[in-house]
Amino acid sequence: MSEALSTESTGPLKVKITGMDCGGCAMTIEDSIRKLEGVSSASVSFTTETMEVEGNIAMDSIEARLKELGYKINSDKPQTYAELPDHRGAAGFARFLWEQPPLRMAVCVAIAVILGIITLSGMDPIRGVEPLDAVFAAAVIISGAPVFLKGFRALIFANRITIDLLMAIATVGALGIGEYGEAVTVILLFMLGEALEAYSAERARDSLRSLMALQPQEATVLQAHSDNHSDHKHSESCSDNDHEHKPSVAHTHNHDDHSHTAQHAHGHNHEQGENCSGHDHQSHDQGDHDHTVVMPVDQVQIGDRVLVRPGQRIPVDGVVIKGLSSVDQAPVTGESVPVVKDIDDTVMAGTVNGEAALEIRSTKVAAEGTIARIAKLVEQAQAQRSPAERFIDRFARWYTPTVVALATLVVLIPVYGFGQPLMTEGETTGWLYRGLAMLIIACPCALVISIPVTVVSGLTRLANLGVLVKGGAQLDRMADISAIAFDKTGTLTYGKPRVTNIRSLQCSHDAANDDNCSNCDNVVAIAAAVERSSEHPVAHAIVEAAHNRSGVGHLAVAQAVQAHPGKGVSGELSGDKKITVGTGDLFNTEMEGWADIAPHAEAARDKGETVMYVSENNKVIGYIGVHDEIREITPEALSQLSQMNIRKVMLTGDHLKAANRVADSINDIDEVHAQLMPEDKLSAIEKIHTDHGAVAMVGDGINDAPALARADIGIAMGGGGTAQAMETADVVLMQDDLQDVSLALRVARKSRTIVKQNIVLSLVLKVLFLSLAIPGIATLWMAVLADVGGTLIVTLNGMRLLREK
Ligand SMILES: Nc1ncnc2c1ncn2[C@@H]1O[C@H](COP(=O)(O)OP(=O)(O)OP(=O)(O)O)[C@@H](O)[C@H]1O
Ligand SMILES: [Zn+2]
Repeated sequence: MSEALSTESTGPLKVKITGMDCGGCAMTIEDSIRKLEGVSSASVSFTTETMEVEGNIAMDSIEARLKELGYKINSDKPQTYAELPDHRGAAGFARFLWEQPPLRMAVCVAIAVILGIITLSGMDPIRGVEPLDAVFAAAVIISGAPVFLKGFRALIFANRITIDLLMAIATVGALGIGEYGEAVTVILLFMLGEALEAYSAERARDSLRSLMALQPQEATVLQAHSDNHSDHKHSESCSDNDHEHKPSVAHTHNHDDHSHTAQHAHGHNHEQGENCSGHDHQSHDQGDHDHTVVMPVDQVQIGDRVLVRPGQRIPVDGVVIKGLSSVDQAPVTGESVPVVKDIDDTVMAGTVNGEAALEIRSTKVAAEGTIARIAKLVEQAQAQRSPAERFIDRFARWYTPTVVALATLVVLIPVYGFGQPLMTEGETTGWLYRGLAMLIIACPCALVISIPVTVVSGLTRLANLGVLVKGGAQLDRMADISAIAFDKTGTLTYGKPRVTNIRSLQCSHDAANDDNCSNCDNVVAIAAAVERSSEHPVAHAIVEAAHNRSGVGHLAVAQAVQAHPGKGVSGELSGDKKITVGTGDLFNTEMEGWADIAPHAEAARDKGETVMYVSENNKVIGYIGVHDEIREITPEALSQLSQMNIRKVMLTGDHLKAANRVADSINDIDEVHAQLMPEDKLSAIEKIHTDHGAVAMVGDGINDAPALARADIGIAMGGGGTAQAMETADVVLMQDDLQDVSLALRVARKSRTIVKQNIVLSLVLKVLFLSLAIPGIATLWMAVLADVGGTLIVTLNGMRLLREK
């Protein structure tokens, strides 16, 4: 098929599947969907219950195949995330069992069986049938029916011998050879094991749901009456001027001669059945008249003004335009201390407003807001399989048929080759029985679940703590990290430099920071004129300093501004003055004024300032020194990494002196690379990689994006969750807390250890029971207990990560 013909194929189809209860189901679906015509790849995630299908295929055929296999497409809107079933603890597990019809049935059957044992044991056979055996057989049929059905469906429609089928054969076989009690035990324990697996996946999904539940469903939007309201005589009576408008209610609010409908972009209507009078115009700023309209959050547009009352959850990402209040960001970023939000500060949807009302201007529609992005990232992360996981999946695909073949041989060879008994005779266990036991041992459940349950628990826990990891592969790679490169500005430091020193060449005073020097005022004013067009943090500092100098009046705006990345900026002022601001690299030491200013600049640098020279028409006229404070947490965070034997490297575009100064006061930096251009940072990363092995890079995404991408693990300081940093990095630190770097590494290492433990444990159990089954020592119920027990231990072991601190 030529590429050109497949015009219908678009991006991968995403499907939500319900009805899976173990990792094996995911594999069956995957294999079977892959066999459909036109499908080029299919990947099913058991934990997220999602499937991605690529190729030229209609949704209908996928749905039909899923139905044949006994699964359903879940078309519920994600909105249902809002209702939160609590699945924590033993009670949560019980509730979970009760929610699924097959499991509920199994629970009932189990109770019936226990009652049966109590009441019927020792009863005489009725017409040759032990009453208890009859109960057992019925129990197997009733509770096992869904399992048997699933097994046969997979055999027919996916040509796969699944665990369900093996269990069906083993239990029916056990019934056949008269082992009724064992048959019941096997099927009920097996279902318990499956329930455990499904439960652990459900727990992982809960974390996603609780994230989505942070997203408020409604927002209170403020809408101004566009025409001059002062003209209106409000004759109606109204308790306050917040009219709560419900979108669905008919428009009953009529002002004298004009209809308001036209002004309401969202087609809502005033719900003013009551009488409104005396709109309290005094309480409005400049007499503007706002209506509050409660609307579904997905109808809030960018630029809308949203009112957030005290204690309310902020509905959309935005910028504060009115009010001052502290906001609790813990639900979204894990940051425990509330943050004060003032005008122009950004706020995130899902965070909780504190003591005062805030008016915000929406900057993102809900579907693209922080929460939606985080949820998407977490879901994608959970759905992704790590290489180790893929390996285990492949292993399981091979392991099960092999053991089944072995089981067949174990029955056939001794019986037909050596005249051994098929059925149990006295002390000798029949070979059929041994074969059936092996079928149960062929179940790879514990093995298949051992990695995902661990990885997903790790990812989930980290996400709760404000560390977003893009997937299992990244989590795994993080365990290998032996060196970490830190960007200086904005990572080790706050990235909010302040001007601490201004000096003009013609300056007579010798103390820096003299506010009353007109020559110095002039230097900073000229510099600010060019820096106004720059986005660099240093530029902001210079512009702010200019505004703060009493002698600087209105700032000019330079023309033809040109950025020199990693060096500075230049531009033209009033047509004939060429202005340059930046590091020494932009200047030539022969330049007029250089020799005079250089010693002063050097002295400033020795104090740890970052020095930028200012020149006008090829004449150095002064310099500006800025200082960027080291984050309070930096030393502690780095010493944690030292304890983990991690090499710490600083990368910066700043001057070596300033860099060393910072490194000295942090103490734990092993290596400093300064005066780097963005592309130098990339080669520095490569060098660290060759010298010291796997390297992570921590940066803010500003002028270090290539390095972040090149590092084995790119860790972005997410801050308010900037889209760009979130996309390029492997890990996003939602709360800019450097201690989260060591947290992430710790969880990664621990998860690696647990994965190893789990794999070893499940393999050892299998080998052990295989070697006990062949000589006829292991019974059916022991075999299934080993499998379920293994699944339980492996699951609990993995879920330990959910409590990691
Ligand atoms: N717009 C600018 N105006 C003045 N100087 C600038 C400007 N941009 C960069 N510089 C100078 O170039 C140096 C290097 O800049 P760069 O952006 O590469 O790194 P940095 O700000 O020091 O941060 P990092 O530590 O992240 O590398 C800065 O320290 C500053 O002195
Ligand atoms: Zn001065």
